[in-house]
Amino acid sequence: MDAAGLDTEGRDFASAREMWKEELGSEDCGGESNDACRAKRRDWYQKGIAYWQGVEASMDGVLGGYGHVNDTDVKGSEAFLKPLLLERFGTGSRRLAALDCGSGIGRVTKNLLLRHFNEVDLVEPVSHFLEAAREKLAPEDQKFSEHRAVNFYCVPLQEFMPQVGRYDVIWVQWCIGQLPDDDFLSFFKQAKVGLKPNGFFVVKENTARTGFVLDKEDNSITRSDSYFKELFKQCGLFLYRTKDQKGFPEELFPVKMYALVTDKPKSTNSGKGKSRRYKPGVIKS
Ligand SMILES: C[S@@+](CC[C@H](N)C(=O)[O-])C[C@H]1O[C@@H](n2cnc3c(N)ncnc32)[C@H](O)[C@@H]1O
Repeated sequence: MDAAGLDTEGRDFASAREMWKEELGSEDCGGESNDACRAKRRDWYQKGIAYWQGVEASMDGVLGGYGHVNDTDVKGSEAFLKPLLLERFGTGSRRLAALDCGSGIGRVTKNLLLRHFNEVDLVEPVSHFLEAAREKLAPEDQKFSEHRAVNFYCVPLQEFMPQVGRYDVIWVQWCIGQLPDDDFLSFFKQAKVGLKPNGFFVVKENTARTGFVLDKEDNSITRSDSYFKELFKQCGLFLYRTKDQKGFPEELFPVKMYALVTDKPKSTNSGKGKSRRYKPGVIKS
C-alpha cells in the first residue's frame, strides 16, 4: 500500500495514502469527523453510481463491451470453485447458499452460482441492474425450484449487513474496487458474520502490476496483488487458495481469484502466480 500508483488521466501518486488523502480528505478524517470529509466520500460513491446508472443492463454493459468473455470467465470461476466446495463442504446433502456482491444484472448468479447453490441472494446498488436480474432470475414458476435466487438487495456494499450465518460462499467479483480501503475493511469484517462454519469468500478482480490504478471515470481502484493481500490480512482473512484467470484478451488487466477463510488454514496452496505485464483494463472495477 506504500507502492506508487497512477490514475487514468496520467497522474502519478507516491502512495495509495496520498491518493486517498486527495480523494477522500485529510488523514484526520478517520471516522468521518467533519462535513468536508463526509461530502468527499459521498461524491466518491455518487460518481461511481452515476457511471453505472448510465450503463445498459446487458452483459456487454456490465462487462464494459466485453460480454464475449462471459463464457471464459464462468469456466475459470467454476474450475476454481468446484474443488473448494468439495474440500470445504464434502459430498453430503448440505443445502448451500451464496451471496453475489455487486451482482449487476445477475450474470454470475445465473451462469455460475445457481448451478452450485440452492439459494442465492444478490446485492447491487443500481436499481435497473437489479430489476433486470430479478426479471431473469426470479420468475413465478421458479418459486419452488431447488436452485433459486431469493433476495434482491438494492444496497451498496459499504452499507450492506448480511444475515448472520446465512452463506456458504460470498462471491465478490468486479465490484470491490468501488470501495476505498477503509470501507473495504469494514465490509469484509462485517460480512464475515454472514458466513456459515467452513464458509468462505471468493474475490475475483482485476489486478494492477504494481501499486494501483485509479479510474477517474467511475471512481474505482484497481489494486495490485500485494495491495489486496495486505488488505485481506488487515481484515483478518486468510488466503486459502488463489488462481489466475486464463484466456482473457491481452488488453485487459490480469484477473485473479482469491478464496479467503476466517480461520488460519492448516496448509495453504497459495498457487503463486507469475508476474504479469501491465496493460490498462477495460472491464471496470
Ligand atoms: C463490472 S460490473 C460487474 C457486475 C457483476 N459482478 C459481474 O461480474 O457481472 C460492476 C458492478 O458493481 C456495481 N457497484 C458499483 N458501486 C458499487 C458499490 N458501492 N457496492 C456494490 N456494487 C457496486 C455496479 O453497479 C456494477 O453492477
